[in-house]
Amino acid sequence: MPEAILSLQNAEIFQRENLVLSNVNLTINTGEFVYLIGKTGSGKSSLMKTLYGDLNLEKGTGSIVGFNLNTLKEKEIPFLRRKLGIVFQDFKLLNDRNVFENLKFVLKATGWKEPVKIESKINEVLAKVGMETKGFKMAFQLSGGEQQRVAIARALLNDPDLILADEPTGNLDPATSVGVMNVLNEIHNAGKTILMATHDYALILKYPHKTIKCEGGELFEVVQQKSAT
Ligand SMILES: Nc1ncnc2c1ncn2[C@@H]1O[C@H](COP(=O)(O)OP(=O)(O)OP(=O)(O)O)[C@@H](O)[C@H]1O
Repeated sequence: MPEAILSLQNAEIFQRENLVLSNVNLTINTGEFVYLIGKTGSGKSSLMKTLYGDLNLEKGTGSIVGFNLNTLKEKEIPFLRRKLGIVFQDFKLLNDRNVFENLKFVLKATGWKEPVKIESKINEVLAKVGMETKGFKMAFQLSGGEQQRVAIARALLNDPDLILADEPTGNLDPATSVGVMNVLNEIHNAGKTILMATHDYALILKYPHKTIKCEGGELFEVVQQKSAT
């Protein structure tokens, strides 16, 4: 029996008083890789924000990584986010420090204390994204693709149950996007569940996964056409 890691039922997604998506029914099971596609302004980021507690779920029911989105309290949000790995389009690294210090900052903020364990965890996640030799580089010295790899490494630090990636290749050229996508696929193949918002159809064709579309204020599952043999 597949286990739901994320479930929204009859949900409505709002930005302030504006209804962005209605009748949202979405279930993601442990181990799935799911794309969320749709035009600019169709509501992908608003849905993501609702999932990581940046927007309240005001209508319908929702749960994610064991948290009830209907009853989520402000003080629970940091704990929810520790079980989620969040990756943004614009990387959001701290430019005043190097890669290692960027990752150490997150571990310290989430309660890690022992220097040996901190160092070994940072080396482990950097190796997963192919950045093990770049720990000493300042964030601003990295290319966009390298910054996104570090941002993915950062998302893996607390061994999250689910990765939410909002347009992770949106600022990257096509070749670099493929590199970042390879990293996400490897992480998925190693067992992680991933929900990725994108409007990069070339990537979806190259790496087919279950695809949900935001359109006209609702969500639809896109039925994949199997190529004729
Ligand atoms: N902070 C905000 N306050 C009010 N309305 C907002 C806010 N952010 C987004 N919206 C509106 O909500 C709707 C959905 O926007 P959203 O950012 O979720 O779309 P998107 O599909 O992620 O677009 P993009 O691909 O450009 O990121 C749009 O009409 C947008 O104008």
